[in-house]
Amino acid sequence: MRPLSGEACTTLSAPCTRLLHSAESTTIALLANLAGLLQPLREFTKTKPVWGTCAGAILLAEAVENPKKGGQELLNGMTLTVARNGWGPQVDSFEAPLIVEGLQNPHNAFTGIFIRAPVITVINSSPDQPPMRVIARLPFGVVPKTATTPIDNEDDPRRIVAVQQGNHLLTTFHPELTKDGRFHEYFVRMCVVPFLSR
Ligand SMILES: NC(=O)CC[C@H](N)C(=O)O
Repeated sequence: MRPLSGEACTTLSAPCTRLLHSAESTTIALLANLAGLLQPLREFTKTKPVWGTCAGAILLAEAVENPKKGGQELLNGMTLTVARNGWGPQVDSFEAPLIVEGLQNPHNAFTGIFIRAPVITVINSSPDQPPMRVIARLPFGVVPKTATTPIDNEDDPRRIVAVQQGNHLLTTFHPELTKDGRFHEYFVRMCVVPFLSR
């Protein structure tokens, strides 16, 4: 996997997979656009495995609430909507123990680090798209108080923090900031290997 910021050309044909890392989605989109990489990235995302974490999760969505003034570009890789900075500003960042379906040792909680994280507000399942597989939800006890309306419903999409759709993986938190490699292993096993074996 190579980070987008390391890309020096306008063709993305060489690597077979891509990690959209965290930072600031508006800046990543702006720089990708200036470098002529936005359209190649969209094409890449249409067929190849991509994992977006936090800001990368915003890029991977099809729609964003609370975008930058004037709007921001997305890659439209997964049929869901996210609210940017949906749990509040930097000072409301938090950690949460996550039980994640499909990880190795699933009963060992994965530490989710949420830094000015996006919140999933709508999951659009469509028969033309691969099914959405929800793999992690925030436990009720740690839903931040900054939620605009109370979250008391099991199925509230705002509790969803990790989801896979076909060969795309989206995490609203930062697995890359921990020493726990289980999400990396999950991405390779569930998104990359099936793609390479087709
Ligand atoms: N930690 C992060 O990646 C923050 C994401 C940031 N809120 C954005 O809009 O992109």
